[in-house]
Amino acid sequence: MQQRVQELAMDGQDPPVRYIQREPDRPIVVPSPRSPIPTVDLGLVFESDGGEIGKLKSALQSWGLFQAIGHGIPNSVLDEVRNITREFFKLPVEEKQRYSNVIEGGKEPGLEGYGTDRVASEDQILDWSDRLYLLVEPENERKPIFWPEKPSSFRTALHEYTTMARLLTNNVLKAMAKMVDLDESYFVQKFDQKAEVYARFNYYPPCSRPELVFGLKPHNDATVITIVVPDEEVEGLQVLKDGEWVTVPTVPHALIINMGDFMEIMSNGMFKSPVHRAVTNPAKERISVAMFYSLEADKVIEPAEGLVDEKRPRLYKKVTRKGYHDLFWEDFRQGKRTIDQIKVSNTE
Ligand SMILES: O=C(O)CCC(=O)C(=O)O
Ligand SMILES: [Fe+2]
Repeated sequence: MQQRVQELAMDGQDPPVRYIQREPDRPIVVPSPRSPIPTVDLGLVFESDGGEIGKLKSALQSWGLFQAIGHGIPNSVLDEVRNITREFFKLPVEEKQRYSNVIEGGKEPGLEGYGTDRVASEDQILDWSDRLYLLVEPENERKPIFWPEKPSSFRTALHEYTTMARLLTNNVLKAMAKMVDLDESYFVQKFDQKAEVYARFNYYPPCSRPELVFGLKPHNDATVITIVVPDEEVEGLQVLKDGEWVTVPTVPHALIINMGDFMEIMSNGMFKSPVHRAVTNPAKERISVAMFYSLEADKVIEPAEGLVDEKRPRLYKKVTRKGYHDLFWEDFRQGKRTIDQIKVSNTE
């Protein structure tokens, strides 16, 4: 079994060689200045406040990521999500292993369950984090064997948060469709009965040499939209903006919302899917919970007709969700951006 990073971190030794990034790729750990990452009050957006809608639009066009306040999910619910995450990772390793992503008899880890970075090749550099990955929608496809029974509130807390996060997502997607003059339900209707939503609980132990490793290597999300419950205290998420890595600051009660590649394609490049990564620190552990809103496997993803015209030609080819995922995992290992592969070239 691949050793859990949590166990490696316990003895405080330098990270093993498999975790150490090549020199040009290493995270430069200079504390970023407080960045101007936009904070948007979604309560105002949902009340059709023109100024706040403008702010959201510009955030999505330039960053593809924003801090959401006024989102309507009570802080007690977010605290409970953070609490079950911490309690789960605090359990003895044998208890966590009951939910391992390697099923008895199998060799390769599956997608769902408790595990580490997916090891795809001998020379892959590994991320300094452990995860628990669970399908939360469609509800009838949840696999209870992977859902922790400890802490005892885990399942109800995740279910409650899933329900609230879905409402929020639909409201955000409706506001986004309206702001670019599409039918309000344009994005929401892409999610049908079989659309897949995954929750990923990320655990980043402290690392004695944070300048050598990534908690999570640079990537884009293969989603429509992603909602992250961040650690309320410890920073670590960074987003690439105009060639610079900007640290996402902690904002009380905020959720971090970022666009995924499917949204960039559907919006014909209007809304950006940002490259982002997580870094670690020597003193404190960090957690986050990402909710990934993906689509049904056979769903066709393509630019909305209403967003293609002479001034704004079609930027991306048609692709199925499954076709995109097949490319995505291969590219993720190689550090390439999948979305570049489906760009319409000038000669087409
Ligand atoms: O840890 C974070 O803040 C972000 C995690 C993330 O980007 C992901 O799970 O895809
Ligand atoms: Fe991500």
